[in-house]
Amino acid sequence: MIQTRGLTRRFGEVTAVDDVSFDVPRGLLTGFVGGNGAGKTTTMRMVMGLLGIHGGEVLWDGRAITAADRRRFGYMPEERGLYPKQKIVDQLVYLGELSGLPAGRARRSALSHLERFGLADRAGDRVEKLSLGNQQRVQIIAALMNSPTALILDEPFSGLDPRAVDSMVDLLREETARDTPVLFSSHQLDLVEQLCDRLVVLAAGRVVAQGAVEELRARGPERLRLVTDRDAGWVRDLRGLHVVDVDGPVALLELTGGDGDDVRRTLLQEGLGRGEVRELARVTTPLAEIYREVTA
Ligand SMILES: Nc1ncnc2c1ncn2[C@@H]1O[C@H](COP(=O)(O)OP(=O)(O)OP(=O)(O)O)[C@@H](O)[C@H]1O
Repeated sequence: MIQTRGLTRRFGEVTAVDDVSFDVPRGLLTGFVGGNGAGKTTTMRMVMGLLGIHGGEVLWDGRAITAADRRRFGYMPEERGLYPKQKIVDQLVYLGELSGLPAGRARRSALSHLERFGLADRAGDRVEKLSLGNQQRVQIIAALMNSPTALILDEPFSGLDPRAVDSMVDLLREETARDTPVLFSSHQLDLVEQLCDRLVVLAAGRVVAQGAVEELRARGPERLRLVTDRDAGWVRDLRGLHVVDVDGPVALLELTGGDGDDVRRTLLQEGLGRGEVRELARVTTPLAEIYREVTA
């Protein structure tokens, strides 16, 4: 498990990362979300030892992390650092060797990953001949070359087409199934929602929420969807409810307090008193909504 404890980093007057503590457990996909400038990249760079730490520490399996531990990590930086003029396979072999693989194994690993990402026939091309999305795939392969013990991926999905997103998703799932801790940042909340076991939300350099997605959902109010056969505007007059939206016969509501059973019963009775109730069901709060609440 990777843990950060009180991680802090300043740039001049700005505290970009402020007392940040979170866990990236083994075998789980941890999503790292936050607006532009929230401090995700800075945090990841400190985890990887690429940026000096001004306060706090990074732990690996409960002890202070070492350079040797970090060499076994797979890291995909935000700035994609490939050499445009070099052949793709040579570049991957070089990066594999840098992370400690013998040349032969590095080549085999590069070729099998290129195959998997549909780039086997491009192995001999120069990087600059690839589209940006395909360069991104090569960058991902570079992070996976030496069977990493942990993965730290900065925006791995940006620029990928839907097929490449699927390959990436499969791959991350395989890595977590092998007990690898995976931390990845993303602005694509829909994807994070589908994928993540856990979430760390950063705002202005601080952790504002973390935990299992379900756990974060459970902290918010319960949401109900009511579908009737006529205009549902009358729900605005009921107590114990916040009306998120009414669109003709469909209302989206939040329980705001009191006895939830009572409120649901009243809602149903009031609805039936006016006509037909076609649906009254609990609905899941979208992650985007939770995100807005915790970062507000
Ligand atoms: N090398 C640097 N020098 C000065 N300020 C920096 C430097 N790197 C980051 N910052 C500042 O630190 C803050 C956090 O930036 P960071 O890149 O970590 O955020 P982020 O969450 O990764 O943002 P994004 O989602 O836009 O990539 C920002 O205010 C940024 O301007």
